[in-house]
Amino acid sequence: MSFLEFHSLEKRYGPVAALSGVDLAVEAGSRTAIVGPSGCGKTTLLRLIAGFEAPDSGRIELDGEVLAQEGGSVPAHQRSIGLVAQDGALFPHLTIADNIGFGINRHEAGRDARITELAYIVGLDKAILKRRPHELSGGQQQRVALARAMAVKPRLMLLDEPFSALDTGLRVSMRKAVAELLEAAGIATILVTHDQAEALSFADQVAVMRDGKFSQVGTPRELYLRPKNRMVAEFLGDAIILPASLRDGFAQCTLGQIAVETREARDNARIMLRPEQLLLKRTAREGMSGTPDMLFGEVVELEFGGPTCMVAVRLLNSPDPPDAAAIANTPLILRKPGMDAPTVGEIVRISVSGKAHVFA
Ligand SMILES: Nc1ncnc2c1ncn2[C@@H]1O[C@H](COP(=O)(O)OP(=O)(O)OP(=O)(O)O)[C@@H](O)[C@H]1O
Repeated sequence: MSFLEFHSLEKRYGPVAALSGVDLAVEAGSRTAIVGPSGCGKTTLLRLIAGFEAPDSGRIELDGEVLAQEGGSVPAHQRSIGLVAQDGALFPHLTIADNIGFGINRHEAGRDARITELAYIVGLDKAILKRRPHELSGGQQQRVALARAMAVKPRLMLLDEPFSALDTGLRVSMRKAVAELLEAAGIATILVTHDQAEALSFADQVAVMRDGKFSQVGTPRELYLRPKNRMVAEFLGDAIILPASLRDGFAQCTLGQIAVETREARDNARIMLRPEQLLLKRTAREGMSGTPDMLFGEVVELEFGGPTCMVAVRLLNSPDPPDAAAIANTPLILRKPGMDAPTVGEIVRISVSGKAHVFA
């Protein structure tokens, strides 16, 4: 039995099925990210785990204790679950010290020392404990919210897009700091986010949600490299999806023969490559003649983005001519390091590294 389990959770709001049959297992001390488009049910799921709402049907168990099932539910304040919301949701009229200590009994011995310790743990200077939330930066407010959630010694931490209001640099460093902090404290965590890169880098387990259900649950690597379907593939990053026929461990497609993990034989298959698997080598136009088994393209668009550029490449030849016309009209979209990105009009030789993933 896992630390946290949901079984067939369902929740409706009038005609809207916010959750329609959700199952998940979360191991003790692990980090799970739930990712999915707006309105797919992520926040609803967190609210059910926290105990702010009850499921219509299904069961939630934490550490062997049933928190919710038909006919009864443990109240939120008795669950020992911490929640950090998107905007931090601090109490504006309370000092930072009282925000952090909100869940600690006023008369408890050592309360002040515990507040100072929590501030230290989340990397806040104790000089700010006397201030009020509006006197803090967004990043500091999020740290206060985290310290407040940790004050109740939670068994489980729920993070609802807690980094989304922060700018990119701070977001990455906060995410790393929070992951390390919760790991050191051995607290299992569920992070809800829109951001696929955040989900992949934060979690040991990622669940992709759509229309109130999980489309796929697995390790970040599994989901990124072996997505179950196109939706999961495209939600987690850029994907090049091509028709192919499979034989003897290879896929024959517009890009030539590409190794795949399966030895099954099948026509009308679909394969997926991540754009970073396509390697580009600049070449002269004359270099294309007399090399029919090599693949060439022309750079038709370049979007400079600093460290990484978007490069659109139109195929100029293909070992699989029937598809070539179609793909020539839809350039391959790749991301390449900005420093040596080719320019528009340049000819490149394209090769593929690694294996393609085959959709079932
Ligand atoms: N209290 C409510 N009353 C009515 N409908 C609701 C309520 N809460 C959520 N919903 C609906 O349930 C569905 C799931 O909402 P939820 O907030 O869980 O999505 P989400 O994935 O968290 O979205 P976002 O990423 O935009 O926050 C949506 O269609 C939403 O409109």
